Amino acid sequence: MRLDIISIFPEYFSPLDVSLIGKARERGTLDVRLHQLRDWARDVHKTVDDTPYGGGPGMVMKPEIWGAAIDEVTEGGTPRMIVPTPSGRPFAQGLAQELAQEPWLLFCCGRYEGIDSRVMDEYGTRMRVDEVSIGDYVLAGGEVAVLVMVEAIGRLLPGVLGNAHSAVDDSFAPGAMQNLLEGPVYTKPPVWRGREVPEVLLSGHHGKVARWRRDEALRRTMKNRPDLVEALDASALDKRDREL
Ligand SMILES: N#Cc1c(-c2ccc3cc[nH]c3c2)n[nH]c1N
Repeated sequence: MRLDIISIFPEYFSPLDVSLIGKARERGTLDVRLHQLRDWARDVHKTVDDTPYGGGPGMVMKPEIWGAAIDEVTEGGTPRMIVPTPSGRPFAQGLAQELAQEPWLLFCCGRYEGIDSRVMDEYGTRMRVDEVSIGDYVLAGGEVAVLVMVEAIGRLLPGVLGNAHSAVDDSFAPGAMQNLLEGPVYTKPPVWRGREVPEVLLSGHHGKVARWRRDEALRRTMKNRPDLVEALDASALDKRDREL
């Protein structure tokens, strides 16, 4: 997968040099290309923003600069364009899985009050453009959102997680635990500061362990995300689950 990221703060993406994503880049599974938007600004001050039409606070990112950058970065190809914005469609595991199937993604990181809307209109005639939000809070720009999305997408690519863990076990992956939050996890020592690991986990009884983990996942989901429990298909919950 090729990932192009256009930003006025490409330094934000140094975390993509390390850990899972960094190794995927070394192996060639991920081809991440960073671009400094100001390189396409023609004035001496490398200006990328201007005052908003209609008035109001802040500044808006200029369409000409974005157009010159996107034209050059996408020359000869048609990536799927992702624009982080607080007003976008929610980014969740399903969208991560969908985007992990794409051969080429272009992330456009806005700053200030955002990117002139004509940019998304223009490129929406040539490629799929998704305006996406990573949550109901306001950031100062799109870079952190792209870091979140790249990690969520990158870990789903073949070979990135390795054999020790599979995305199949993810909280929101299809299957018996779909849409349930992760339950509690434990490792050695069996007793720490007088606190014991739940006995079932030491039993070696895989069926009981699986049941306990599902019960705990359901309990945590009911406590922290009752909305997810309501969305669970009724048939997916047997009578005992309902009584938890
Ligand atoms: N995704 C996302 C965002 C943002 C965001 C994205 C881009 C810009 C550009 C200027 N300000 C921004 C905020 N805030 N909160 C989210 N969930």
